[in-house]
Amino acid sequence: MIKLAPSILAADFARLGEEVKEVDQFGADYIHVDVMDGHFVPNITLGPPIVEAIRPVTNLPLDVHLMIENPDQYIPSFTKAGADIITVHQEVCQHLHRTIQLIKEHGMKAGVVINPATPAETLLPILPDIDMILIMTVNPGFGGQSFIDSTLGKIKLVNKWRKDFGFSFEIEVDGGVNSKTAKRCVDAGADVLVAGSAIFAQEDRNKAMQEILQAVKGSN
Ligand SMILES: O=C(CO)[C@@H](O)[C@H](O)COP(=O)(O)O
Ligand SMILES: [Fe+2]
Repeated sequence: MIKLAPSILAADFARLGEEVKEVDQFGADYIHVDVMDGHFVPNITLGPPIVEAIRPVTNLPLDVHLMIENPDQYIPSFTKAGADIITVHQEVCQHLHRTIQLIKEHGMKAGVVINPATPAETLLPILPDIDMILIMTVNPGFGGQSFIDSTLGKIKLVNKWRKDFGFSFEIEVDGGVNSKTAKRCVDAGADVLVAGSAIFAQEDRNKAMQEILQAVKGSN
């Protein structure tokens, strides 16, 4: 089953609770939360207080994508706020295995994210320890960017490793995912689709979500 993870970065922050409730009701599987620090990426977004604010609004897993330096420092705050899944960027973790263990010790699922220019091979040593791989299909930092085609090869590669080595981590894709690009991601092996503007920038969120799910129906 393909999962859909609406990214609240594109939501109307003035009515965030309503936005989350709506996508939950329309069949979202995760709520994707983009945390940016203005250092690792050239943008600043939100932090643990927002996670805490949306926690009572939905029972869906909160999928927190940390685009920050020193993620270890903030793991306790995010678990306390109610996060369920934490993904950290390979590019900022000097001790990736330690960071993954820290996330798990705090009772959350742990995933690793790679930027479009980061080779998938950097993930090989950590594959047995992770619950999710997030392949960025745009450069992180902003919503509404265009899908980068060359990332499809990495989705195929990690999907091949998952099959060959018998791992069960999820493969999530993030950036420029819409009803057209979603099918290409799923055909390559993705099973969790993050979508921000393709859902929240549309008048009818339900229609937008069903269009993405319809486009991937029968794939994979
Ligand atoms: O992590 C990020 C951006 O860095 C994403 O989660 C965006 O929020 C996706 O937005 P769209 O490309 O779907 O508009
Ligand atoms: Fe994200």
